[in-house]
Amino acid sequence: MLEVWELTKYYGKNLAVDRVSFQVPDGQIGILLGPNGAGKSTIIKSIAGLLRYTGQIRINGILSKELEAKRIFGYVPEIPAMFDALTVREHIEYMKMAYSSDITEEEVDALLERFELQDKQDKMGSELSKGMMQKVSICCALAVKPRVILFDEPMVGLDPQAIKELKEVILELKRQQVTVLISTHMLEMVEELWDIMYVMKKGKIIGSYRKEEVGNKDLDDLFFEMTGGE
Ligand SMILES: Nc1ncnc2c1ncn2[C@@H]1O[C@H](COP(=O)(O)OP(=O)(O)OP(=O)(O)O)[C@@H](O)[C@H]1O
Repeated sequence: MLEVWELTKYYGKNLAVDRVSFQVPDGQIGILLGPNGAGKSTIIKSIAGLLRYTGQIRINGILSKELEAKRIFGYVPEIPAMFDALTVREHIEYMKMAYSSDITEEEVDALLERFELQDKQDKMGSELSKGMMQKVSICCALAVKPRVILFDEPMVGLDPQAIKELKEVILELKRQQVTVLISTHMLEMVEELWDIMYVMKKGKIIGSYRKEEVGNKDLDDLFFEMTGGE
């Protein structure tokens, strides 16, 4: 379970996130949907512990700033950050050690295979394309076997095969009762994935939908109704 309560973030005098509260229940896929600049990344980075903010964030009931909470959550940033001098495989080994993850060598092989990185595993971080970095970053977050995982605009920069694989991975995580939060401005990327959707505009959540309530209604129509077409 991911719980965000009254999250507020200013950058200097600019109010980027304004008293935002929401929850993603265990084993559900939550979406933060909104246009550029709505505040999605700021929320994700706050949950990931990268920003100072006011409000409270809990991961499976534990305050997100606690080490115990950090141990059980994974984060895929919008812009991947690589170590220039580590190979692809070493990035994953590094995460395994840092989080004392019980991921096996066979599971690492399977992850690399899924994201077509098997033959790139000895390449250095500095030699990777942006899409490859994004895939390594996804593998690193999965390698910690998180109970809650955050994806910031995860499909941007990925090729169609990797997008398909990532969607499958996300549905598998859900089946394993992992809680997932995805930020995106592209409704079509998350259509088959979501359970609960929070629509953002100018630093606020302006509405939410639950999959079971929406039924067969067209998502685009609902979204444009709520945002006034922005
Ligand atoms: N490091 C920063 N310093 C100052 N202002 C920032 C910073 N990062 C974001 N902002 C501002 O905070 C607001 C929210 O930005 P944020 O990146 O959270 O939006 P977003 O919904 O993730 O957008 P996008 O879809 O473009 O990634 C914007 O007004 C942005 O200009």
